Amino acid sequence: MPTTLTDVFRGHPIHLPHSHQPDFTSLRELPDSYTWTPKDDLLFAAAPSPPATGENIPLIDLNHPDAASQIGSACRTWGAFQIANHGVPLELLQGIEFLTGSLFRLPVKRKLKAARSETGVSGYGVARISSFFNKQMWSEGFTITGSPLNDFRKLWPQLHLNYCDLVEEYEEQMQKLASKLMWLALNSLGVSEEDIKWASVNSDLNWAQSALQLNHYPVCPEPDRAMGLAAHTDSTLLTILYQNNTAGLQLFRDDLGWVTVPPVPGSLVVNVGDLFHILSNGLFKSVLHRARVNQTKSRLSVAFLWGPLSDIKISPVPKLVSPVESPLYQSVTWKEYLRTKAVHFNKALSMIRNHVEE
Ligand SMILES: C=C1C[C@]23C[C@@]1(O)CC[C@H]2[C@@]12CCC[C@@](C)(C(=O)O1)[C@H]2[C@@H]3C(=O)O
Ligand SMILES: O=C(O)CCC(=O)C(=O)O
Ligand SMILES: [Fe+2]
Repeated sequence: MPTTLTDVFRGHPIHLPHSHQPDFTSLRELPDSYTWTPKDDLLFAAAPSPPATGENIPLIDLNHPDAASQIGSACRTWGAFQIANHGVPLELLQGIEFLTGSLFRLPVKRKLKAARSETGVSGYGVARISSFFNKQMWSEGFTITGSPLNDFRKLWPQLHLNYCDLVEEYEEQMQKLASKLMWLALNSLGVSEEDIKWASVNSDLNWAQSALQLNHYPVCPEPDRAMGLAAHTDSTLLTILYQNNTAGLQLFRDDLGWVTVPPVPGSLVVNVGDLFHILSNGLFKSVLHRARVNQTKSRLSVAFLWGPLSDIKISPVPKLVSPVESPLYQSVTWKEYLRTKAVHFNKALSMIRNHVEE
């Protein structure tokens, strides 16, 4: 039987201090354990991009006849873009935002009833990447893989069925959109369905799987010294992020520093993950990103993390490999890659990189 994301960390427990999750609303000062300096994260204080550069992540209209080449170009230069006219109903986006807000407004004691276990993927807790840092992040999260029924029943004894339907509908819409975006990006490189057999469009997407990550960044007394979610890349093919109307997401560009992604109501942020970087033989950039917090408005985000079934081998598309452009990466399944990432974190990509003899 093919393994799913639920099994990924079974043999690989990650020790996370969920039970120390504070009641953020009660903290008037930033505790020491939440105070970040460049020692805790080399890029913590890297220069923010000056607004005067005018360089901004592209906002792409999916109805534009040139959308494929705009997406391809954004994947190469930014590893990310925003999309408008994506076809996901506004009520569904509002619905998922409402669900996320209601979840995080529950008392800590209730949320901990659905706490993520050390060997599990789903449930409430601190960010999985917390184990790589000495300092705590100013956020809380809830991860959904498979059916959220059991967890939702513990959180909302009355309303859980409605919320399960909402998540199912959201995942269905995101899955269709993610596949459309992947093919638009690949088409821009001249790659078509014949080139990637496992990812056929006409397969009801039965080769793909996903996780939904709900994030909450509470109002913070000293935002400049705190970190919402530390710099990381996603392990996915693509991630589609809904953010509420509060800024906080930042992308790193070597030439610009940290660039804030402004919230555009109704639009979605898309970012290239490590597996798409591998598939494109390094042409698409797996973008380093993080979330900052602020003093006046709490922030919510919902990340749809999308990739292939755990046992599908991902390797650079042969068409993008030539005697000059040899395959940059070894082939890897999502499951193998998540395990490599669970050990080596931001060095995972370099661990599977082929070293070409000069
Ligand atoms: C499918 C997954 C991707 C993810 C690990 C996970 O098993 C479920 C949560 C995902 C997430 C969300 C926040 C950032 C991230 C790096 C993390 O720690 O958990 C990603 C993981 C990833 O993309 O590698
Ligand atoms: O909250 C955000 O803007 C970023 C979230 C994120 O990067 C993630 O969940 O992987
Ligand atoms: Fe992310």
